[in-house]
Amino acid sequence: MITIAITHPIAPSIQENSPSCVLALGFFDGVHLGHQKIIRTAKKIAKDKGLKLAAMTFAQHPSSVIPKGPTITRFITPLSAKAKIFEQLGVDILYVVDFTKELAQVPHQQFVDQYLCGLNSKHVVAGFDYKYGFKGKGDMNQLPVDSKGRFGITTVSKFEKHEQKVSSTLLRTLISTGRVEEVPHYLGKSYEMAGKAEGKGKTCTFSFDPSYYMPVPGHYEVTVKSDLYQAKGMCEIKSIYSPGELTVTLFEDTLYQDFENATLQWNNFIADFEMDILHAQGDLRELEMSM
Ligand SMILES: Cc1cc2nc3c(=O)[nH]c(=O)nc-3n(C[C@H](O)[C@H](O)[C@H](O)COP(=O)(O)O)c2cc1C
Ligand SMILES: Nc1ncnc2c1ncn2[C@@H]1O[C@H](COP(=O)(O)OP(=O)(O)OP(=O)(O)O)[C@@H](O)[C@H]1O
Repeated sequence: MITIAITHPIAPSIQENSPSCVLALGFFDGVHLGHQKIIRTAKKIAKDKGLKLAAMTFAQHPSSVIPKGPTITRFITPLSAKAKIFEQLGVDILYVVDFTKELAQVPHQQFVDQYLCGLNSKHVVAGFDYKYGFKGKGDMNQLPVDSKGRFGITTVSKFEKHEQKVSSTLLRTLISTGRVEEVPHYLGKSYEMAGKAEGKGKTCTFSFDPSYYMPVPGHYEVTVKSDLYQAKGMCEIKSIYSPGELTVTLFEDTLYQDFENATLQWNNFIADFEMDILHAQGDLRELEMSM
């Protein structure tokens, strides 16, 4: 997969060198099951038409420029993690557009002309609620008008689970309320952070991109993973922590070396770690007494 960074106004050299493609549109934070439906739909169309599969995302979340609702500066999948998942899903070209104030003011027709047609899209795939153009005036009803027949359009219907739209917002809510064990229902896997695992024995220091979305402070059962290693442990998120660094206390295993490419997987919130430990120790004491 090649990644092409674009800042408005888009350079003619990028447009001239863009291969014909099927283009999937969105921000795609998390690349959750709804996002995967977009990418898989676009991939099948690209295969049927013999075209490249491209995805367009933004380097910054639109909320950082558009003054409405909360500003999103932490991510379920920071760009490098998002790109890795796109590559695994078979995306050939990833367009990463700077979402600047200038871009936000581009009218919907101009965005279609310069970015969708400009990047040689022969077919565009987006979900039912995708919006584009100044004031979000462009939507999936407007796109056929703005396309002027220059490319095909597929609108993907809402993917729901438990009667609610699978969304990055829903996932952020689950993570920020400690309900990490529910994440796999909507993400398709546990919430994970890519980073580095260092340490010896039972204590592991995990360092990661501080733009990852942090779970609510508390104790969590986590798994430290690398190609050749996997161990469960407890990770406490304090209310004040050094960004991009967490300590994991391994349960049974020990860390015998550093792992440059490791993953911290969030399994579940330990409601009351102290009580759980006392219970566990209490059980052990009872067991010893009975022996
Ligand atoms: C080129 C471009 C310009 C945009 N300008 C705006 C804008 O001015 N105001 C706005 O609310 N959304 C704008 N959007 C849409 C945002 O990307 C985003 O989809 C919208 O804010 C709705 O966010 P939501 O999906 O979280 O509801 C623009 C999108 C693009 C691609
Ligand atoms: N559950 C879903 N079903 C179908 N399409 C979806 C779903 N969620 C997102 N999409 C589509 O995926 C693309 C990426 O959208 P976006 O990045 O805004 O995801 P989102 O989950 O809606 O994010 P947020 O919750 O932050 O608004 C868009 O085309 C959007 O319409």
